[in-house]
Amino acid sequence: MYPLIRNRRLRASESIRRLVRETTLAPDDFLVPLFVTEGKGIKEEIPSMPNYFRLSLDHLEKEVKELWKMGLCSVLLFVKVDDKLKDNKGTEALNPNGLMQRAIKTVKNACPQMLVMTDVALDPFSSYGHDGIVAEGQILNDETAEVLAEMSVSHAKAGADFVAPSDMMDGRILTIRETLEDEGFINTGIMAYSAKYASALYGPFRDALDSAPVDIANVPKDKKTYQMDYANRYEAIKETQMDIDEGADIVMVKPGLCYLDIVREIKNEVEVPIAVYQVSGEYAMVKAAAEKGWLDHDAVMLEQLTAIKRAGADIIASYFAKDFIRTLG
Ligand SMILES: NCc1[nH]cc(CCC(=O)O)c1CC(=O)O
Ligand SMILES: [Mg+2]
Repeated sequence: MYPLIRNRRLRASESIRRLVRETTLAPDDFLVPLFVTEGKGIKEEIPSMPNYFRLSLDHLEKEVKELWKMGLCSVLLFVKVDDKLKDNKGTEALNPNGLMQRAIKTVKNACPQMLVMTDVALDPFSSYGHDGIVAEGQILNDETAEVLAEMSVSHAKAGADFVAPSDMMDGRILTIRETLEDEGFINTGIMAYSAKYASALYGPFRDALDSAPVDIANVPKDKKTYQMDYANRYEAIKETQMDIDEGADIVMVKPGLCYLDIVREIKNEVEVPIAVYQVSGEYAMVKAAAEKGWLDHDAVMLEQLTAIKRAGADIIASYFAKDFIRTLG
C-alpha cells in the first residue's frame, strides 16, 4: 500500500481536517443542568463546581434568557430544598407551589420555547438523602415509583416538557408513563436515566443540592442497591431496553467519560435518542486541573465532549455548555 496510501494527507492542514472530520459539536447537542434555590437575588457559586451556581428564580429567569440567546435550547432543572421541608416520602416534591413547580413556570414565562426537563427523584427532598423511601435499611421500590409518578404529573401540570427520572427504581418508567397518560399528559416525554452507575463522580452535585445520603443507623450509606455496579456491562443494555419497552422516549447513560464503552454498545442496540450526562465530578476534575495550570481547559473540554458524541451521544447534559459556546467565538 505505502507509499500510494499516506494517511497523513488527510491531516495536512486545518482545512482538510475540517473537511473530513466525522464528529462535530453544536449548541443543539447540549442539555444544560441548572440548580435552583429559594430566595431573591441569589447566585451562589458551588465550591466544588467552579463558575457554576445555585440560582434564585430571578437569576434563573436571566440565565435562561442568556442561554437562549447563546443558542442553547434545553435545560434540566434541579432544586435545592430547605432541610425543614425534607422528609422520608418526598412530600414537598408534590407541592403545586414548590420550588420546582415555580422554577418550571419561571423558565416557561421567560422563554416559552426553551425545552424544560425536570429531575424526578426523591433525594433533594429526602431527609435521608436517598432517591427513594427508606424503610428498615432498604430503599422501597414500588412505593417510591408511585411517588415519582405523582411528582411527574405535578411537573407536567406546571409546564414541564419532559420528566427525567434519575432514581433507578425498577418499573418506574411504566408507572410514570401510565400515570401521565391517565392524567391526560400524553405529550409529556420521559428521559429515563437508564444506565446510571453508582459513581463517586457525583460528589460535587451532592454538595450543590446538599443531598448526600446521611450517616445515621439503618440508612444505607450509598446508593449501590439501586444504581448500577460500575463493573457491569450487559446489565446496562437490559436496563435500557426495559426502559424503552416501558415507554422512555430518550434514554441516558451516566456518568460520561468512564462509560463511553456502554454508550457505544447501547447506541448499536437501540433506536431512541441517547443522552449522556457528563457529571459534576467530571466537570470538577477539569476545572481543578486547569486552575492549577496542569491542563489546557478548553482543549481538554473539547476533547472530552467530542469523545462523548463520537461514542454515540445524541444529547450531552453538561455543565460545560456555556464554556463550549464561548469557544465558538
Ligand atoms: N437523583 C440524584 C442525581 N441526579 C443527578 C445526579 C448527579 C449529577 C452530577 O453529578 O452531575 C444525582 C446524584 C446521585 O445519584 O446521587
Ligand atoms: Mg431500570
